[in-house]
Amino acid sequence: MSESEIKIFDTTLRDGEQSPGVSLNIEEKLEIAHQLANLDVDVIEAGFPIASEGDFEAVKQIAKEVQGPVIAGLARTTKGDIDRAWEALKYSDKPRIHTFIATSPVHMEYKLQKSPNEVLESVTEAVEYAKSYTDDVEFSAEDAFRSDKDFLCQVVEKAVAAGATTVNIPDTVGYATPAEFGGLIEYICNNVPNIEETIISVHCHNDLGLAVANSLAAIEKGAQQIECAVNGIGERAGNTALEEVVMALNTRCDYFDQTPEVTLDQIYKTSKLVSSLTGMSVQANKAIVGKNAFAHESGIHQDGVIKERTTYEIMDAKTIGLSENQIVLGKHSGRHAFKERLAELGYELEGDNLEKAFKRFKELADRKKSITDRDLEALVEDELKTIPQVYELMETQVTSGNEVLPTATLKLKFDEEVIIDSACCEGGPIDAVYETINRITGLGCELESYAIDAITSGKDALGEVTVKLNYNEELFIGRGVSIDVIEASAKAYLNAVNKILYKNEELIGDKEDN
Ligand SMILES: CC(=O)SCCNC(=O)CCNC(=O)[C@H](O)C(C)(C)COP(=O)(O)OP(=O)(O)OC[C@H]1O[C@@H](n2cnc3c(N)ncnc32)[C@H](O)[C@@H]1OP(=O)(O)O
Ligand SMILES: CC(C)C(=O)C(=O)O
Ligand SMILES: [Mg+2]
Repeated sequence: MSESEIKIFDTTLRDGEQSPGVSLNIEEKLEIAHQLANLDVDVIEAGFPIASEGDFEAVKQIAKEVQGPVIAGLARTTKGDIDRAWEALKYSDKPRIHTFIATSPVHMEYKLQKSPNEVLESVTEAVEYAKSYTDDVEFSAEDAFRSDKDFLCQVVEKAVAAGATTVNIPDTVGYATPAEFGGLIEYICNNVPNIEETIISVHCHNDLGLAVANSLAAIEKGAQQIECAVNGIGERAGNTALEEVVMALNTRCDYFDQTPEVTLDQIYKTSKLVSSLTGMSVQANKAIVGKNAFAHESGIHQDGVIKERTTYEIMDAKTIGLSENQIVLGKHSGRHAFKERLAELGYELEGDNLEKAFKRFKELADRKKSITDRDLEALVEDELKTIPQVYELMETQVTSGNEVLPTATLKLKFDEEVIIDSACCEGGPIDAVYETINRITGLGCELESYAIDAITSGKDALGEVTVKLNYNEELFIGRGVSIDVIEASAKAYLNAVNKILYKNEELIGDKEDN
């Protein structure tokens, strides 16, 4: 089999739209169909024309407008369905009628209420009837995997004899395991005498999470077309995910030796479009197109990827149309990634400054889920301050409540000394903090203004407090950043106090003498 023989049959607009809760209008379907053509899929199953006026119109418009791929429409084995499908498809220069009937005992007996012989007859009739409209006819044996193998082989043989150019073997309810499904395809190849005259297709559902694995197993045993949907959407747990099966065949072409001719760098864009128009969001850890698929959070991985991408990436994010992989800074990150991100933001930190900033980053990351660039800037700007940290905040503890007099206890570092003190204040917990700092420093400064700003978003946003202190009729501005408002307030006040001490060095000596 040559490299181009794996066909990608996209059913996002038909089976994908069968996802509970999804309904696309004609414009949305057209937009997706154009994008699927950009992706270069071989077949677009545009809908089920008998299902509704809207579905009919969408298939018709897609058949008229979308060039490149074959345009398919689904039809039961009834003449009415096939006529309606053709009415919509006839505008395409590559139309395919896709007709189907179930072949498993349970479907034939209870749903169709037809005998196996009646089903066999309708296969021949429907395929021949569809052939009267177009050369390109696909036949599907719905619930093929749960069908009797030998009966299934008879059905396939009849479909091929009637002119089906593609015969599809669905695992309609996602019941197969890979070895079994591959085995079924092998069995069909070995037991249907005219099988060489058609293309074998597979259509796997994901009820046990095995749709992609089953499709790949089928490819190994002779299937040449995979039916799939973008983001794996579809009936119940969905269909084979297009992006997964395509990237598996592509990334492991050393193993499969066959790759579909899909324009890989359109994958991400297509996934985004489908998720936004269907409203079905993609889970973060979804293979290929999930938000985390090319993101690294742990320090050892980040270090590896920075030094050589392939240490932890088997695919390049650019291949699927993403601009780059992502180094996500969080509590598992290390110095290499931290330093690299700071450099990207324009901060060249080395030695002690880097160590201090890294320590603060880890403290912040322990308390905050994700660290944004703005968090880093705030953190580093604070760290780069040239004002000596005469007083450094070590710990804060505050009690407050409607029946309690607000009380603050602070532990500060002054030179090598650790000072603990507390104060209470009716004005509130922040006033109590400031009163405590005044008691420790002995500076008679007054708070002129206090402002707080959330500088990053979300529940765990960093707060930035700015204070103005009046000392001997001179104003000193202090800034403090933390996820904790009390801590940010204490830091801001101490920052202004340190500025006062920087300007009035003699006060430090006085304090040491005491
Ligand atoms: C595995 C799959 O994904 S198959 C595709 C599933 N997709 C859909 O069903 C979406 C679109 N479907 C629809 O809009 C509607 O079901 C329609 C328009 C197709 C049919 O609607 P209704 O005529 O009201 O029938 P309803 O859906 O209730 O029942 C299905 C009928 O089709 C019959 N049927 C089911 N599959 C086939 C088939 N492949 N060939 C012939 N008849 C079939 C059923 O036995 C049942 O017949 P009955 O009315 O004689 O009992
Ligand atoms: C109509 C067929 C191909 C189908 O969707 C299925 O069997 O799952
Ligand atoms: Mg299906």
